[in-house]
Amino acid sequence: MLNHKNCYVLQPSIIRLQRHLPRKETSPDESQIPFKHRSRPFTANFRPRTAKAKKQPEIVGGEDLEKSVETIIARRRKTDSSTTTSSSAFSIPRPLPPSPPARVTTINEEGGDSSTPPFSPILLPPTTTTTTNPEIVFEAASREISQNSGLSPREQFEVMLDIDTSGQIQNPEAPSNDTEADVPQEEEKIVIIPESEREQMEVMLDIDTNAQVQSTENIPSKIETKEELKVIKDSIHSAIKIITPSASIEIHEPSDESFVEEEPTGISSFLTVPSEATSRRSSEIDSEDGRSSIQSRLSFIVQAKLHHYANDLRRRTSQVMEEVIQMDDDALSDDESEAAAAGAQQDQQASLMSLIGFDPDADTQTEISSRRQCFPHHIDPFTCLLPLDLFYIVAGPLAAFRIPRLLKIYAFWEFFDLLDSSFSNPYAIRITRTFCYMIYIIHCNSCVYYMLSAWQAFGQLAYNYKGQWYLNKWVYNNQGNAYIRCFYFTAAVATSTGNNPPPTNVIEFAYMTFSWMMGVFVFALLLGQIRDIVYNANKNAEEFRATMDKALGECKRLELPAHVQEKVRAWFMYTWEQQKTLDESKLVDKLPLKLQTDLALSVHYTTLSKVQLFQDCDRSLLRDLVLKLRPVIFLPGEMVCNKGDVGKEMYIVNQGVLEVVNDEKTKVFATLGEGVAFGEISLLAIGGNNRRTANIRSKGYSTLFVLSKEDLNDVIKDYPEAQILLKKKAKQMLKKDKSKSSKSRKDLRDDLVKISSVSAALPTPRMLSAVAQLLPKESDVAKELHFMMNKSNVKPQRLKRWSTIPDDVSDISDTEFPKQRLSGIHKSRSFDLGDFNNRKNAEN
Ligand SMILES: Nc1ncnc2c1ncn2[C@@H]1O[C@@H]2COP(=O)(O)O[C@H]2[C@H]1O
Repeated sequence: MLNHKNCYVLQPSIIRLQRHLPRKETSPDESQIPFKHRSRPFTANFRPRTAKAKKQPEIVGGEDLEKSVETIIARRRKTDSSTTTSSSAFSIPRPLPPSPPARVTTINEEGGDSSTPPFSPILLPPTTTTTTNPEIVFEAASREISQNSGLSPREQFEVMLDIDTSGQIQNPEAPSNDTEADVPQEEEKIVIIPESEREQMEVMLDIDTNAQVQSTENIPSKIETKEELKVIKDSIHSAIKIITPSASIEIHEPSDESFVEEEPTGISSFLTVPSEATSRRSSEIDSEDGRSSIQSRLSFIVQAKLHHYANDLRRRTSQVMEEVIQMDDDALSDDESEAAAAGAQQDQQASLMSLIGFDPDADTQTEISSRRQCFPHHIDPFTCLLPLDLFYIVAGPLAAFRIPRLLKIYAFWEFFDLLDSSFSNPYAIRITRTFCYMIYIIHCNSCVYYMLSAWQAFGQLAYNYKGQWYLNKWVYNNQGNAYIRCFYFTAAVATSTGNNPPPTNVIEFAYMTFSWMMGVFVFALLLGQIRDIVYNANKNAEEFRATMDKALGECKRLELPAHVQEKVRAWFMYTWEQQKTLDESKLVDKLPLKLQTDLALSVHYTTLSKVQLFQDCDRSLLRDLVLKLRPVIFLPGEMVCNKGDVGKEMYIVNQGVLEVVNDEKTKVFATLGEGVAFGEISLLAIGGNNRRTANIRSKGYSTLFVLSKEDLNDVIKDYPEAQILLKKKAKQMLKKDKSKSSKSRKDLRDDLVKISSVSAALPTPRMLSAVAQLLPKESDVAKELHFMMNKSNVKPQRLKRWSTIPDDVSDISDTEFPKQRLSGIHKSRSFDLGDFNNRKNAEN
């Protein structure tokens, strides 16, 4: 912060010298004059130490100065020996034994001129003196300078005094002295320094305190934040520490309230100099208490300096703040450019997320955007409603006071935009808006007509035409409702309907011409717009009807069966009902791909999210897939796929119900509802088979999404995990189906066993029972018959006729079934007869 380039050093010798110099009597008036404006007999042109080596222009002769130096040394010796303080105008002062040598360093502000005081005087901490007797040092130094330095006598003199007299001599106010006799005078001039201690201090610090004080009065600084105050305060404290511990500066911290006050707090309001310091004048400077006087002067100077310092700090702080803000803006713009790249994605994500219900802020965002739509964001709506009407009281009713209401035109447009996007049929809204334009134009024109009529006199103006006097019928005759009459007149003129009264003068002719032109161009445009809107409203329906008629006409021409023609008609009707267009994809193919995806996702996501096959798949896979889906409509009873066909597509049920039926289409094995995917088994060739494994039929009208094999492969090739997952799921489904079907086979086998099981309790043939009854009971045959008949009444015994069929039979359609059955029956019968013979033999 500090510029050390212009570092001026004032050696302690000069300070000590000044202390012992006689003071010049200063007139009281002069002490009031700002120092820089006073005649300054001594301007200590302190130069950097490096400048000492530089050869200065010799103005005083070398030998003269040599003598002067010798004189000074001699006088000094003399003074020392007599141990008295010299009272002459010029004397070498004794160094102050007790006071530690101090070094005054003045740092100039960069670019500062002579009128501008140096930036900040900083007294460096006292340095320790290594030599105990300064006189010896002084003499040794003098000798050394005169013998070995090689400097001219004048320069030697300057070095001893540690000043640069060249500036002094160049001073136009100081008379130049070139002669030997003048040397002492010159010396005297050199040592004539400002009389007051204040001025001495000023010289020492190379500043002008009066100027400083004046400059501090002009400090326009404001402390606006507490942080700013803290920075300044800390800087001041550190500066005070550097300058002098004894400088009494009070820093009053403003209360917190001062920051909220409207009156800005200036630096000077909290940085105050003790009152005694400020009140003291030059008369007090000569007080005996020199130390305290110097301190107070120092405080004064320091205060002034600190004001300057604080001001500068503030300036720099605000600069830094501006830079930071600029940097923030830059960073923001960078971020914006980065965000722009991801913008589409962001927007898309937002909309996508909101559509699929993952974005909790979606509702809020929609609300905000709709609010923005309601109110024009660039015009404060309250500006339009400024109560300028109150000026009517003063100036009477003037239309000009209502002009701000025109600003509400944005609200009009945005209102209609909102309606346009809200209504399913926006055509009516658009027509209304166009109609509003027309009415507004007529309204404005009727106002002009009224003004012209009022200006010419309402229907009272008579005019002479070809020597005859007529009453002006063009102007409004001031009868009836003025607004309605004028509006009617204007509307009639603009649309050229009605019998318009002829204009009678130039103004009226101009008005009529303008109105007709407006009618021709503006109204023609507006009416044309309405025609377009109406045409577009029916355009889709007309196109659709034309296509359907064409298709049905072709069917008739080809003499297709009636039921086929009916199917075609039904398809057209259902498609129109569902989509209001023949080709949905046509509506969106002009949109960017991302937007298309968004749209498709928003429409189909509900269905897709239900598809079990895609349940655990990557979300981006769904995004890719969704664009490949094609909606297809199936009519009631229509077959979607047949068993054994080659599978080229898979389907997702969007709407409707489908059935898995047997080959005869008589039995329904399963029904498939919304969100069910099918046809993947053959598509993914699960089990190495690309044939359909079932017949699928549409129960009623149904809408399916079709995904071709190429599209699916195209998408999942980028998602190997999904590929594995899909196959796994399809296999699981197939396995489940197999297990289901094997269970049903087992049931079927049981049924068959049940059906084919032959009971031993065969019903006794009627003939046999009749014979048994006719035969005498005691006869053997009768007994045998009765035995047989009673046996049939016991619990039926199941024959193990199916024992030849293995339990794990997989094929129930056994062709040997009838043979086995017969042999089984035969076997069981033979068994029964054998048993009978054995028992008969035993009885015998
Ligand atoms: N019992 C069933 N329940 C549900 N879907 C089935 C059943 N059997 C077959 N499918 C599906 O019907 C589809 C017919 O074609 P795919 O063989 O390609 O894939 C088949 C399965 O997705």
